[in-house]
Amino acid sequence: MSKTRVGILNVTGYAGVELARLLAAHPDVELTSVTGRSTAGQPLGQVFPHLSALGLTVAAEIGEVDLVFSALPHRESAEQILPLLERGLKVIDVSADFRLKDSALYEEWYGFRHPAPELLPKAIYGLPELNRESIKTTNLTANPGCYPTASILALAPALKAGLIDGNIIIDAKSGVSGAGRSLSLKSHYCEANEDISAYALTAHRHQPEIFQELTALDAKVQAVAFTPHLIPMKRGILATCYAPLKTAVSDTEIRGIYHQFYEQEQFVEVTPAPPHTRDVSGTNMCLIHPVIDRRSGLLIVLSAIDNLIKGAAGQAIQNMNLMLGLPEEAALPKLAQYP
Ligand SMILES: NC(=O)C1=CN([C@@H]2O[C@H](COP(=O)(O)OP(=O)(O)OC[C@H]3O[C@@H](n4cnc5c(N)ncnc54)[C@H](OP(=O)(O)O)[C@@H]3O)[C@@H](O)[C@H]2O)C=CC1
Ligand SMILES: CC(=O)N[C@@H](CCC(=O)OP(=O)(O)O)C(=O)O
Repeated sequence: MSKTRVGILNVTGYAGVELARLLAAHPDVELTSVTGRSTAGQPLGQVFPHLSALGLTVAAEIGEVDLVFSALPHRESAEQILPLLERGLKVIDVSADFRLKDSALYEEWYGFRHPAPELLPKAIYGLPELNRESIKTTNLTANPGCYPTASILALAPALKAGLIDGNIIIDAKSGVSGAGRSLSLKSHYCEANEDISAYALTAHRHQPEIFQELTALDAKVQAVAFTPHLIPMKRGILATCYAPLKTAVSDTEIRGIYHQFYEQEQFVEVTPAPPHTRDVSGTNMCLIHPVIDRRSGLLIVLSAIDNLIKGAAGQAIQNMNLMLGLPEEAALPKLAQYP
């Protein structure tokens, strides 16, 4: 049987190059076309020597494929995806362009009018643990943001169980690859190394995305305060989420609720000890550790992912596997290297 042909728009970013690496080991699909802007025309192996065995050349436009991943920056992504959807291709957008359901909210946070607002309610938010059945039948999956993936998975079991009453606080830290591969002062070695800083205070575009998905789990969610931090490591996100409890719950009860919620999941593990980002590095896992702080009455949940895998390329492949009816775990690493 011939393999499904897949392509990557913008293979030269961090999400794109990780997609290519993981897809190269996929038993049921073949990566046949990759695009790039400044590298168009060059052998892929010249841009990324570790991918030379794929024998691909970076093209300016995507070739004949059945499914496309877009790892373009937002705005550019929607513009390049629309004609591909019209051609009948299945699309997984790793950018933020199809995540928000409300076009006015999109315009407010992304600063321009969405080119296809009618598609926003139809695109499926690609968090398999919550939307698996809808992902299986869609042609357009909006791959979640990295911080939202860690945060939503951390809070979903408690919200679904109706345990939370009050404002939620998410304090999250990301490695520098989250800022992308394009050069910027923020990710300059001398600026980022030996430093930790909060950014986009009260104004990060993942806040409305997280709020949208948390209210879908529990319509009574009040407000979400989200503060991201940049820390000097290459990859990984640790989200520490604080939520006030409606009524007292014990540590044993909360662990039971979380274990039950995720017991069928291959890529979410409720851990007996607080997870480190190194425990998920290079894997598609999300490790979650809930505890009750009896003094404050807060539920505290730690959640660790690799921003480039479960937060981007790996989750996109998990979504592809569902959209193509393939084993959900195909080509997705579960165990991190240690140390
Ligand atoms: N990094 C992460 O952890 C995550 C990223 N995402 C999303 O995935 C997408 C890709 O992110 P990431 O891999 O970090 O991106 P990068 O910043 O690493 O991408 C850099 C590459 O993008 C190309 N590029 C930049 N602007 C354009 C443009 N307007 N048109 C075409 N190519 C362009 C550059 O090409 P050139 O060489 O020509 O300059 C460069 O090769 C983004 O939408 C991002 O928001 C989602 C979740 C996590
Ligand atoms: C450390 C860092 O800068 N992280 C990025 C993560 C954004 C991202 O990649 O997600 P989107 O797909 O939603 O753009 C940021 O805060 O903008």
